Amino acid sequence: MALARETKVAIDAVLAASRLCQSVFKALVSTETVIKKDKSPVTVADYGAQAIVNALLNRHFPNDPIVGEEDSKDLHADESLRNRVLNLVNGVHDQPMTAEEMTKFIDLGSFAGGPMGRFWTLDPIDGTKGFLRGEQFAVCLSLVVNGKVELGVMGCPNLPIDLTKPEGERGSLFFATRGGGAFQRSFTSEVLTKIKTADVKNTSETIFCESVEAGHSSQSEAAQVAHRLGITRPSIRMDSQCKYGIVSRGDAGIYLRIPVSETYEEKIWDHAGGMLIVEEAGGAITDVDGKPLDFSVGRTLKNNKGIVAASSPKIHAEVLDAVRIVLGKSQL
Ligand SMILES: Nc1ncnc2c1ncn2[C@@H]1O[C@H](COP(=O)(O)O)[C@@H](OP(=O)(O)O)[C@H]1O
Ligand SMILES: [Mg+2]
Ligand SMILES: [Mg+2]
Ligand SMILES: [Mg+2]
Repeated sequence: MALARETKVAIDAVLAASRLCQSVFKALVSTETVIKKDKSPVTVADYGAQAIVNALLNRHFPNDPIVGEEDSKDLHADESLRNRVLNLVNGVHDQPMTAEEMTKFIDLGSFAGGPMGRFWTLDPIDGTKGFLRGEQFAVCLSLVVNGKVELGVMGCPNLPIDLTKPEGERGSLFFATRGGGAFQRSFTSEVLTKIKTADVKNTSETIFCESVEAGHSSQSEAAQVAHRLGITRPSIRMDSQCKYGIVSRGDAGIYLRIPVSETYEEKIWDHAGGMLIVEEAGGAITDVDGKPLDFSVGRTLKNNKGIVAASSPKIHAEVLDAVRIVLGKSQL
């Protein structure tokens, strides 16, 4: 299998970080939340998860740069926060590290990205707001080679293995390699299930998903798109890249992310893994202009606006037409 060693290391890292997040949630109190400049809540779990994943990547692939969401700036100014994160990390990592080593591991994530060579991209907790609410979040790690996503791994600790059995086992891990298909496994068993998107014949029979956060994706425009497609069932509102997971395994047929802000640039770590998993499961994905997502231009998807993902190329084309009409980008 291509990228077999990378896949194993990435899965182990994502599982370790996911477990760290789960243990933090149990102990999480509101005082553990730091407000970053961009006002998104960052928790000790974000830092701890990035430290663990980067330490493991650095051990196995010391030459690979990393594009990670977090940096250690706030930790330098707050010794008590730093010590809480350090205790967490040393509680799960096999080799104890010092505070200095830990902040260095976190800051390995400062790579600028770009078109050449290979690098990892990490979102230690995607869906921070979902995490804080005790809902969905994901630990997302992908490998980008010469501007193309080649491996994506996504750990979704709170996502039921079977969405129709919300009280059943939780903890879904998804991964895909380019050309190698998409798979799901639980957190507790290594048994792999090959996944594929839903066989949607007509858009009206499917269900779409979108962010919980109205500030991240326009819910009113998504509702207009759904109406044009004849969709009557309410959307699944879910935080994080778990949305890509549920499209990949057929729980939903469409994922819409319609820009609210003209200036916001989507981050590569918010989409790299999810995109590859959806494509390898049989789906299709572009931005709202129908352009492929471009991971070769740095830490953001600055050449793209929003996201349209669907269960198949045919359904994707229909959804994209509806999106373009609703956004005034094409004539009726
Ligand atoms: N104005 C905006 N538009 C779109 N996405 C945004 C946004 N502000 C923040 N985000 C991103 O939305 C991600 C969560 O996705 P979703 O809305 O699908 O749950 C956040 O990831 P983090 O939680 O890792 O910071 C953040 O990067
Ligand atoms: Mg964030
Ligand atoms: Mg994110
Ligand atoms: Mg994040």
